[in-house]
Amino acid sequence: MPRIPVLTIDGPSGSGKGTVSRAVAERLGWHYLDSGALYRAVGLAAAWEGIDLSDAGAVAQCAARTEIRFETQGAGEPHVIVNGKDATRQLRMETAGAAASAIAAHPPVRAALVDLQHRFRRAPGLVADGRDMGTVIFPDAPYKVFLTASAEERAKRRHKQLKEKGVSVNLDSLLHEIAARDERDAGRAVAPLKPAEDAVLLDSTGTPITEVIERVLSVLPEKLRQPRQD
Ligand SMILES: Nc1ncnc2c1ncn2[C@@H]1O[C@H](COP(=O)(O)OP(=O)(O)OP(=O)(O)O)[C@@H](O)[C@H]1O
Ligand SMILES: Nc1ccn([C@H]2C[C@H](O)[C@@H](COP(=O)(O)O)O2)c(=O)n1
Repeated sequence: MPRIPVLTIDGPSGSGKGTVSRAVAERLGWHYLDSGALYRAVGLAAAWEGIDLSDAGAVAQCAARTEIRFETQGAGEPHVIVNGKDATRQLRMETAGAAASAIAAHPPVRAALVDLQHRFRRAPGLVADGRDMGTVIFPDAPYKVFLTASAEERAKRRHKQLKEKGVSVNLDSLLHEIAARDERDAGRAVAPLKPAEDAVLLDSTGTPITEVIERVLSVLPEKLRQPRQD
């Protein structure tokens, strides 16, 4: 029996994975996995419990007992409910991204999240965004994209995004944080950020989101791109 199709979109922070993946999933009528939100949620839950984020075993146990739910509430990003609390806003902060990046380097934490990620693979298909979707979690995915953009452009995008949410941050410090996160995510021993050998590489620097979405859709065969009739 043919396996449920998966489109993986990996790439560094701010490359547009989330925005593009959500739009593509909506166009196709497929499910969507924001794997970064899982790592962010575990980092937050561990911090709530006062766990030392460098303690791999304690964070992995926390990952196993943390309940994470995605809730669609109208248009826009789905809300992320962590142990019953709506943590959406907190999870989007750069501090949550840095904590997620730190705990994501622990092999037992990654192992604790594998089954949960596999369970998102449901008919008619899945768009999965993260760092290791095409290399480790869904290596058999038939469609893979690695989305990048220059660090400067990603920092500007994040700056604009946070400003729109009423969060004031310094552009230089954002650029610093993004570069540090890139280095940690790409430099770790387990499931580092890197393109799968069979991924299509897309650089979105200077390219409008609408065009990036079309380029990603063009990786799929024509028959899958047809709007669903049901
Ligand atoms: N091609 C683009 N041109 C301009 N802005 C973009 C583009 N792609 C994404 N953005 C904007 O950049 C910001 C970050 O995008 P997004 O959250 O999708 O990135 P991400 O790769 O998922 O980041 P993270 O890994 O940190 O979750 C958003 O405000 C989004 O609207
Ligand atoms: N598949 C994944 C997804 C995320 N991470 C880690 C590394 C990131 O810096 C952090 C936050 O992810 P984001 O929400 O920015 O996509 O989580 C990972 O290691 N593997």
